Amino acid sequence: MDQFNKLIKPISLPNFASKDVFPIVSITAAASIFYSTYQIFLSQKKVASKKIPIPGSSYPYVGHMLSLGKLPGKTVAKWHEELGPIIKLRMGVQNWIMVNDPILAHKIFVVKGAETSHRPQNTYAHNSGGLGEKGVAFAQPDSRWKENRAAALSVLAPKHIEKYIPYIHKEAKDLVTRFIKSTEKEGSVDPFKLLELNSMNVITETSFSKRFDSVEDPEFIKLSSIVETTMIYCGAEHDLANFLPIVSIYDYFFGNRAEKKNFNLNERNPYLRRIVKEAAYAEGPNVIKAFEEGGFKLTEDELMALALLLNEADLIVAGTDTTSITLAWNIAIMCHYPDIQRKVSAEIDKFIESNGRIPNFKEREQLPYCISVMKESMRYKPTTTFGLPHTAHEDLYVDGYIIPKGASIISSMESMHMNPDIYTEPKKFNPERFLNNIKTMQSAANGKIEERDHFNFGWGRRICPAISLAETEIFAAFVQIFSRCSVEPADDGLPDIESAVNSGLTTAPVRYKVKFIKRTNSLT
Ligand code: HEM
Repeated sequence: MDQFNKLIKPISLPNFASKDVFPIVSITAAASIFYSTYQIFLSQKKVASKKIPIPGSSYPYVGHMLSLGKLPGKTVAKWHEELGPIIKLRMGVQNWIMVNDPILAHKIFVVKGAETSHRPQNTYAHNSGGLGEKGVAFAQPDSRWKENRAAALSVLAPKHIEKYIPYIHKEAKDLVTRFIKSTEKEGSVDPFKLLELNSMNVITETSFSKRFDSVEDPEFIKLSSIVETTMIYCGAEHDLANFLPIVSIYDYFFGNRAEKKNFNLNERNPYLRRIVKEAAYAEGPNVIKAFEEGGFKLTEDELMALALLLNEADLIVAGTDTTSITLAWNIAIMCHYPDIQRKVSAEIDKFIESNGRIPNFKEREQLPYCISVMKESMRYKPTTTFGLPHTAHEDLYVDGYIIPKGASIISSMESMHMNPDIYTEPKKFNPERFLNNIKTMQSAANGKIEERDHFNFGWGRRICPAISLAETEIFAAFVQIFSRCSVEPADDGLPDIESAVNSGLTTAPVRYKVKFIKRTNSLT
């Protein structure tokens, strides 16, 4: 009260004594406190004023499961065009909330990150020794997940990735030598398996100091099959019991659970345990050693789960992987644009002329056009169909919509990257759109929403922890290809970039062949 009196004392009001002023000021202060509290209350009011539209084609029990078609990304993009930035699908007993507006997605996944960083239950990852709760990608965000994610973020941080740049560049060099040799021998080449070998080697080299010489190497075939099977088991087809509970009875009686358990216990886990142990004693830096050196005390199972997740680049569905699918799209698109290829090669040549060697990732800013092409290629053909789903931990009120507790919240990647409010003339492949945003994808993804380049790496607390590794790998392969080759159509025509193959989590190009023709004017 004394303080209050001190405050009003200097106010000179000729007609009132300060004791008379006191009640007036008190009432005014109370009114303004009440008003501002009411305004705050109004702005946070838990009222759903807008209904999330539901597309029409839903059936009893299964809901929209049968309506998504062969390319769910395209079907959902069409529904967004008709119904707006947020739509609700019924997938058996689950609700899926699909979002194609990055600003709204940012509000949901980043601003409300504490409530939206859970993952839906996954039958395989969370049962039969699936290790889901022990790693990062499928675990719920509890204290153990925080430690594991911190460990993954630490060993995959840009400063750690720098250590691996020489390996990554060597793998890229070998990749392009294989492309050229296969083209010379066979006339053209299907790049998918060789891209998978490249990504696998980058991961196994950086994680376990281990690499494979060729796609025929029996150990490469074994690991490739382990990650392929794991990802197939994690995919929606093997997760039907979570959508349609009756399927769990079928799984039980037809031995599907036993088959998965057997695979984990007898095939996958012993192999992973062995390479994790070998990595601890291998020469040179690797991620397993970095965990120990960084003071992260992980159990053998946790190391194994992380090792498996760190292999996510290879894991994502059916033997292909996020990084190699990204490169497969890039090569297919570039084959359609010889003029863009020439500009890219000229920019790399200019660097080689003044430095006497090929650029590495740290020098990327000297190649603004190349960086823009890599970003535009990921925008034009996103790697995953729907990223990885998050779930709402409680009822969520955003922009007048209510997202019910337990719903899966999903970014509609294709639709988001073709959103005309964000990208002008989105259907045009136009690298120039990124010339004024060439910062690393890692910093764009973790920066302000207005400055994001694309949304392929997901959101908030669950954002991909390996962006730096992925973009270093993409960069290395890209500069190797276009410093040494031109990519030309095979005799049966250009790669089909209008269609796509839904590989569960990823959207891959239809298998194609191209020619990697050695440039006669190459400076390398
Ligand atoms: C172009 C390449 C890649 C793309 C497009 C990609 C994309 C994604 C996306 C969309 C997510 C989910 C983010 C979210 O939930 O919002 C994710 C998570 C994750 N990614 Fe990647 N990824 C790539 C490469 C990699 C690589 C090379 C690794 C490992 C070495 C990796 C490891 C992980 C892990 C461990 C998670 C789970 C994070 C968590 O749940 O907290 N990714 N990635």
